[in-house]
Amino acid sequence: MKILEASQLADLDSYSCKEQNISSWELMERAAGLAYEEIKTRLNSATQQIKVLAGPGNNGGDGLAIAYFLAQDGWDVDVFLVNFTSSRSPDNQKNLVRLKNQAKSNIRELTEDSELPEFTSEDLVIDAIFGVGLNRSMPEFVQKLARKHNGSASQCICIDVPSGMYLDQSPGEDEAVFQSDLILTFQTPKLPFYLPDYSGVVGEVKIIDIGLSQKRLSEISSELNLVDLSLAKKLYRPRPRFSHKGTYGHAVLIGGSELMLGSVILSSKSCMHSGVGKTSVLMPSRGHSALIQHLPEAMLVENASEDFISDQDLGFNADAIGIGIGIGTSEAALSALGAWLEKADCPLVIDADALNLIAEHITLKDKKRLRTLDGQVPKKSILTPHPGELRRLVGSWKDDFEKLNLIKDFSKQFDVIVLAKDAYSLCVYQDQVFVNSTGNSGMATAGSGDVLTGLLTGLLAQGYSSLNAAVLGMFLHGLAGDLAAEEMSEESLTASDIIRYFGDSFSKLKA
Ligand SMILES: NC(=O)C1=CN([C@@H]2O[C@H](COP(=O)(O)OP(=O)(O)OC[C@H]3O[C@@H](n4cnc5c(N)ncnc54)[C@H](O)[C@@H]3O)[C@@H](O)[C@H]2O)[C@H](O)CC1
Ligand SMILES: [K+]
Repeated sequence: MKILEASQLADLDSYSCKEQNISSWELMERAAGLAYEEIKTRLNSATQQIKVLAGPGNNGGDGLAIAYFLAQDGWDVDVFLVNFTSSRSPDNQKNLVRLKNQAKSNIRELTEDSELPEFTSEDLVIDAIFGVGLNRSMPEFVQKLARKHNGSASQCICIDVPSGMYLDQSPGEDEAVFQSDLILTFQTPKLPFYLPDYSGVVGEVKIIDIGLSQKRLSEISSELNLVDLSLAKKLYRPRPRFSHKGTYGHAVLIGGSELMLGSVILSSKSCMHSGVGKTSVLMPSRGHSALIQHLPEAMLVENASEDFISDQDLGFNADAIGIGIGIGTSEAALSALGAWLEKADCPLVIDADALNLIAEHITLKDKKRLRTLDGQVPKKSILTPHPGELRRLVGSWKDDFEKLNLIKDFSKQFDVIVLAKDAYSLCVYQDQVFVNSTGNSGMATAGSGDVLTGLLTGLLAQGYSSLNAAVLGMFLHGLAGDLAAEEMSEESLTASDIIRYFGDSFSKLKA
């Protein structure tokens, strides 16, 4: 699903009005009507107090229409006109006149000189002060209102976006944003819903299809996408009936060190469950018998060292290699990693300590091998850093938007795909950004990343392009975690459980 910027949304709005031969007011009426239908299902008792906060723009226009529908259906509504300017958008003005003529709700004006209303646990607040038009700090009294609301026990439904949220920047340290329980957003998801900087204000998100032009939507080029089931289905390649294990590639997992042998076993198991033809494992030899016990389907590559990975020749051509899981940061691991980066002639999935070693040696100019990623890591490899590893790779950022730009620059500089793991992971290739919609906090558990690496390596080996493997793998991994958590709760979820739900996860792609 495309994620659009404010200017693209405005273009889509006006195009849709022309295409459907409707006025902007009729579109607003449709959007507000659909939002009202959703709000109605959430109203819990006749005694609920509804407070609509309406700004003077089109977001406020939505709010005034919703207030009208609520009052029409007999709900008790207090409307606060948040008047930080004396002008009003024409559609807002039209809705205000209609609301006044209806004479069923209490309408009060709020300006910077007004006493601000109280909010109690009985209140349902509908926030329609600013939508996607916010382009500078909210006026001080509106911020005070937001802080007062956020400090109360009232419920809040935000229309389109929480007021105070920007689509293209994080809020300043002192800037208030309305905390939402529910966001009813129109037509397309908005990027900040998925970024940690806004995590404190984003509740449940419901995307309302308001019937904007599908033709225009498909024409608008968007480098930002939310990865949902329909996008994942497009990436998935069904298996041909006439096929054999050679059809699905040979993956190699290289990982483990003296005390971290389980990680590579987990990763290999995940790879084997990804649909791959064969999985070979290069790991410290003290782990060999454990691997065969846990995963008899895997094949072992001889390894000279008991405790560290080596650069032992494979003796066959690998279709994809996953490297780094549990290797540690010893000299032995560094030297083996350097050798693998140099000799691998297939794309790699690079994770964990391999990322730390790379990050460390990007800047150490005197070291020969890992001096820089450029020309060393095969192009189109997938790097899967968690936030700490990411910081080591790309440097620090002041907010999520700067982080995104740093990742894009890094991806362009080294021609690699960066899958930045987070609550909503971001998969970035050059200027293209894919935001994952699956996953849950139960997956913040040891081994979860190892499972992802195995899955991505398996998909790569099957012939998915690097970007498609990364995007599809990210989605499937999160979906398996969601399905597992549904059955067993987020708390008790382990990384092995995620693998057990790969099957159900793949089935969703075929449904
Ligand atoms: N996307 C859709 O399909 C539809 C969206 N609708 C709603 O319209 C708003 C966007 O409305 P817009 O009038 O463009 O912007 P806002 O209401 O968010 O803001 C009003 C106005 O205020 C000015 N402004 C911006 N920042 C500040 C500031 N800090 N202080 C003072 N003034 C400010 C700026 O000029 C804005 O234009 C969208 O979110 C939806 O809710 C339609 O109803 C239907 C279709
Ligand atoms: K709003």
